[in-house]
Amino acid sequence: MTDAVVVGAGLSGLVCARRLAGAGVDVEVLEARDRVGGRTLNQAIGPGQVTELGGQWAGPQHTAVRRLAAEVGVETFPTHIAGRHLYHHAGRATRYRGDVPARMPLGLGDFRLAQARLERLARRIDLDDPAGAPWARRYDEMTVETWMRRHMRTRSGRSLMRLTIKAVLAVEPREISLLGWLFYIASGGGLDSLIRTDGGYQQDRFVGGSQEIALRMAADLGQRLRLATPVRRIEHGRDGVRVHADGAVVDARSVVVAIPPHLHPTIEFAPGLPAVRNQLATAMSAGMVTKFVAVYPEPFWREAGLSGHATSTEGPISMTFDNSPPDGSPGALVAFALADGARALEAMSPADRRGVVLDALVALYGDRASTPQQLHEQCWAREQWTRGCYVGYFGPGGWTSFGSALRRPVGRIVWAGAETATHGHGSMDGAVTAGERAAEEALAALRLEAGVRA
Ligand SMILES: Cc1cc2nc3c(=O)[nH]c(=O)nc-3n(C[C@H](O)[C@H](O)[C@H](O)COP(=O)(O)OP(=O)(O)OC[C@H]3O[C@@H](n4cnc5c(N)ncnc54)[C@H](O)[C@@H]3O)c2cc1C
Repeated sequence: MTDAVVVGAGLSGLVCARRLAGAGVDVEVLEARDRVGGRTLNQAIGPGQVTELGGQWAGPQHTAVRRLAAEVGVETFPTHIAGRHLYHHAGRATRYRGDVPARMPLGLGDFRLAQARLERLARRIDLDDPAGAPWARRYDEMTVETWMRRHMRTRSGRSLMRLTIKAVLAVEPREISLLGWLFYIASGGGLDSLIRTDGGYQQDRFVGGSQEIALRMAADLGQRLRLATPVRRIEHGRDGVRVHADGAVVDARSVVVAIPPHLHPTIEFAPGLPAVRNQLATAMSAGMVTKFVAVYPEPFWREAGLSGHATSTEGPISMTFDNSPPDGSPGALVAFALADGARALEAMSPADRRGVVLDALVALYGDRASTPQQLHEQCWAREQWTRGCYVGYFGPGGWTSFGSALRRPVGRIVWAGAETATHGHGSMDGAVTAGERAAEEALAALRLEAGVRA
């Protein structure tokens, strides 16, 4: 019998396994895919050059993932953001500097007032127990859309807030409760921190791509990691756990489940999980993102004084960034289709989808954008072992009904994953801290048991 099994080799599961192995615990990691990294995924775009199709940015506040990257020898570099940004709204693309477009004073004022109000409310959130306050239920019953209609006066201000929520969470404001949005704002250290590049979430990228961090942890784990081994059933009881996966059955003292909660129903638990835990998994949904990366011989937009960052209220592409490697060669633009935008694209044929994405890039960056050397596409909701991104979230009522069960272990089962993080919830940093917390919980239980046996 081994000490611990970790289900899932995303950042969270790998960090957990690394921590357990470092503490001298026998650990095995079972991963469904034939690769590690989960929601981080590198894409080669030239000899020795990569860009990312999944999670990629880290801000200065993301100290855990930065520390981990340094430990495994992965460096950071600043996101290219020099130049003017573009805001595409009402049929026009206008240039701006700063975090949000200033070309619509009324709308911007409305947005800033709403932001101040949201941040004031978010400061009241207890990150360990967002649903615990007596007022939480009132905010959990209301969608962000309803709140915006009540508290924001201008259409352009609401449009900007809608875009912000989509950019940050890949959901429409009608899909998430006000409490959920406040929790996310609090967990991210404020709205500015979530949307900014300099000093915010988008400040830096990882040299060699963010997946490199997972690849290096996996190399260290060696034989303790098995790929292409999806876990199907977990039997758990007083004496231990038996984890059934394709091609493997592992007996262990404890199991850490490091997959997103909305995937928990894909595993059969015997005996079944407590009712609230079961319902939590079905109450949690995931956002919808399709990421496109267009690759050009050079980042031609920089010559025109553009940063490559654009936000748009028009069409299915909501945002772009310069996603070139550190030396700017080749040039890469990443374009995000988010929530309804991503769903609209999914209804099209691959050729039509490509046409729509290139038209959107041409509307922002001109004719040179029409002929990329490569165009990569990654729809995370189509992925069997992810089924939605960036992160799992509760719809209205979810936090107050199920939030308290999110991290609570069930017997020998411990829960990890970015969705269980308090700070940096849903980010790579959150995945790392959640993996560390889960490892501490598993270790404490193992030590207690060893003490009892001794
Ligand atoms: C497009 C996109 C952009 C993002 N941008 C950013 C960003 O810029 N910055 C940032 O910080 N975060 C970003 N994120 C979020 C970040 O990538 C994730 O929060 C983080 O990587 C999640 O790690 P995790 O280990 O918790 O989960 P995952 O990475 O989802 O890992 C779970 C693992 O479990 C495996 N698995 C699933 N089911 C089973 C099973 N039954 N048996 C065995 N294995 C199983 C999966 O294959 C996967 O490898 C982004 C995500 C996406 C998709």
